[in-house]
Amino acid sequence: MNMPSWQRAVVKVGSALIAPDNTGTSSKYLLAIARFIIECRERGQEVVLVSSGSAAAGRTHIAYDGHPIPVPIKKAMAAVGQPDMMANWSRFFDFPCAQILITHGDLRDRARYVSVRNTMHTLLEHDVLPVVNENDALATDEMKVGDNDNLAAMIATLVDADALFICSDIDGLFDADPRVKPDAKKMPIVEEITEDIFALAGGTTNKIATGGMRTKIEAAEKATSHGIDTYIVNGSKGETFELLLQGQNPGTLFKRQQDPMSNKKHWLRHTLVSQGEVVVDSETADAVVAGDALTTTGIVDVQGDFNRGDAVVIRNGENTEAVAKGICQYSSHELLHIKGQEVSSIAEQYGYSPITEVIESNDLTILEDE
Ligand SMILES: Nc1ncnc2c1ncn2[C@@H]1O[C@H](COP(=O)(O)OP(=O)(O)O)[C@@H](O)[C@H]1O
Ligand SMILES: N[C@@H](CCC(=O)OP(=O)(O)O)C(=O)O
Repeated sequence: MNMPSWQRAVVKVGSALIAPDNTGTSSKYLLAIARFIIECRERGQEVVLVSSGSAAAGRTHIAYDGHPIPVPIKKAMAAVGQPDMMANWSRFFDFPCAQILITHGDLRDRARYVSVRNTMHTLLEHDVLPVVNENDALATDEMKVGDNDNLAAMIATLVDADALFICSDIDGLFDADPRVKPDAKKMPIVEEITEDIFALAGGTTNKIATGGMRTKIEAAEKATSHGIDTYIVNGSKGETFELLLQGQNPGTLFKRQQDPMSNKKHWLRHTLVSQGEVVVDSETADAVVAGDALTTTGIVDVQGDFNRGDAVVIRNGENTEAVAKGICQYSSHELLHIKGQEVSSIAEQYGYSPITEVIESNDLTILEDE
């Protein structure tokens, strides 16, 4: 089957391909992937690499045989293995590679997100290959993405890619985990990502990998909703990249949605983590869904403890549906005082004119199918 053409792609490479024998980094599979990247660049296409493997590479320096690996040990492995992983890639290329280490904390803060975005665009303009990984050595549970499949989808959105290639050690998405059910069948195309598709995914059997198939489907959901065709391909087979270069689909293609979200709406929906809830009446919920900003009058309750500038979910108090998510201009404490009131009465009571909009329409994304 011929695949859609693309101009800018993110290529994600999992730990199993970087350190296949559990003895540090290896060129075994990377050579074919590196050739693919070089050939794409020669054709004028742009590539960003999201590479796992720092912890897998670090295992040769920090010995630990138990499972699961304790978090401080895994972080130390990642810190010592990251330069090995970078060196293992850069030896294949005549052009420079840039290391970008990032956490979810960098992506959910709009100013830092825009800053990383500008850096990535500048690197691409200068023909540098960005090599991205999560900053595992310092990421805490609260600030990490947690797996590089989702990270790759966030990066694909950030750089406005039109394709995402997730290179793993399996031929694509099967109707069951083929390592558990050997007669499982590969699905060449997924038109729409539904709960049934998620139900096919199992975890990973690789001790140093993170996500398994579920995080790859989550990544595909994020990317396709931004208009990015997403592939899961087997990076351990040289023919995979020959087929990709011939414009054929060697794995599973998750087709991009036809009406993609804008970059900011996508960021609001898929990157920002909600810190609380603003409960509104039905009329206000309908108005927000129709595109209005959220004002104080329709707010009936405030839940959670959030600051100005945090993301919150707007919930319809009558049918309990989450209708939208957005950036709140008030803290939860302030909102508890002014909820349900007209702006003019707030001005009278408190002696100042408050910001009229609690959440601006430009800072809102609708959650119609959640
Ligand atoms: N439905 C499925 N189809 C294909 N692979 C699956 C499925 N469910 C679980 N898996 C497992 O997911 C693994 C790939 O995920 P993972 O080990 O995290 O790889 P990576 O290191 O490339 O991210 C496969 O080796 C396979 O055992
Ligand atoms: N950031 C981690 C990899 C996390 C991850 O998602 O791993 P994998 O499932 O192999 O893609 C590392 O470099 O070790």
